[in-house]
Amino acid sequence: MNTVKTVRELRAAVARARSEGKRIGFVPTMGNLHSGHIALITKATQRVDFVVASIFVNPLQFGAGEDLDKYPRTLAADQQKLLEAGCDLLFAPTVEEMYPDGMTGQTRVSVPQLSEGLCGASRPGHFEGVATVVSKLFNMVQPDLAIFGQKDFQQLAVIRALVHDLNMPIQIIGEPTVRAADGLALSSRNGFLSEEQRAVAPVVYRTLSQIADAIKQGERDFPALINAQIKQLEAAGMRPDYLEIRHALTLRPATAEDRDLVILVAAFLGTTRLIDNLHLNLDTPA
Ligand SMILES: Nc1ncnc2c1ncn2[C@@H]1O[C@H](COP(=O)(O)OP(=O)(O)OP(=O)(O)O)[C@@H](O)[C@H]1O
Ligand SMILES: CC(C)(CO)[C@@H](O)C(=O)[O-]
Ligand code: BAL
Repeated sequence: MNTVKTVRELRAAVARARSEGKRIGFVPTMGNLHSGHIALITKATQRVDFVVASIFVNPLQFGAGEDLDKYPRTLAADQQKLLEAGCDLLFAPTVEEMYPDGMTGQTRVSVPQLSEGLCGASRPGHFEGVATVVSKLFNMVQPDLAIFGQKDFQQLAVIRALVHDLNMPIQIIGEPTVRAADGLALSSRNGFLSEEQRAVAPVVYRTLSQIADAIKQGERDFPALINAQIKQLEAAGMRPDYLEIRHALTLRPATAEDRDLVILVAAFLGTTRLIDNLHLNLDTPA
């Protein structure tokens, strides 16, 4: 597996693969890779002939006071994992390579409606930063398909919308969330948790599962359900940012009549913000 750091080298390597008739798949990441990321690479190797991954901690999607500076950077270990997973090319640019003229005057891509609320409400500008960098990366790599995790459910919806609205000929694939045995969604930010916090963290997925079970059993008083579960998160020592039931396709607040639902949560454990979600389609047999 080759690692390239410039757009020029990236384009040359992808052009070589294209000239050999290969289909290109792309997995963008921020690095510090775990089994959730590797599942996306494995999926890509099954679908295309040439897999490109990127590692770039994108300053444009971090707000003031967020964890940009302390976000884990583990390039050597990541390269080894990508190699073992069958990745063909890693693009690991610097901030200067991605934003040579700085970020202030950078053209932005914004996806209205889907970017509002949930993580968009607590992280203003976050999805504009994500949509902008993903658009730039898509233009650099020009893949046939790109793979994202369903763990970042709102992000996946935003990216599907931007590809549709900007007529990008890229198939977007969403892959299921990879979890630890106790249910905690794998995330690079789990590494920030102390041993005691790590023991508490599975309450996030338990909360989602209990809400889903109650809905499956016919509960439709969503506000009451949410309020009870927020109390449970708080009792466990978490500080909930949001816990909501939304329509899975539009992300508008769910009504009692909706059948395709997603329960989404973001909650702080100390200073670490964890997100998770559970997709519940009442018309699909369990
Ligand atoms: N547990 C997981 N299962 C499946 N996909 C995942 C998982 N965690 C992250 N991904 C996906 O990997 C891609 C890169 O995500 P990212 O590098 O931000 O990892 P992360 O572990 O989610 O980090 P963070 O701590 O920032 O949430 C995204 O498409 C994301 O949805
Ligand atoms: C898609 C992404 C790589 C854009 O920086 C990031 O938001 C992530 O890792 O989910
Ligand atoms: N996985 C989402 C990237 C972020 O939290 O900035």
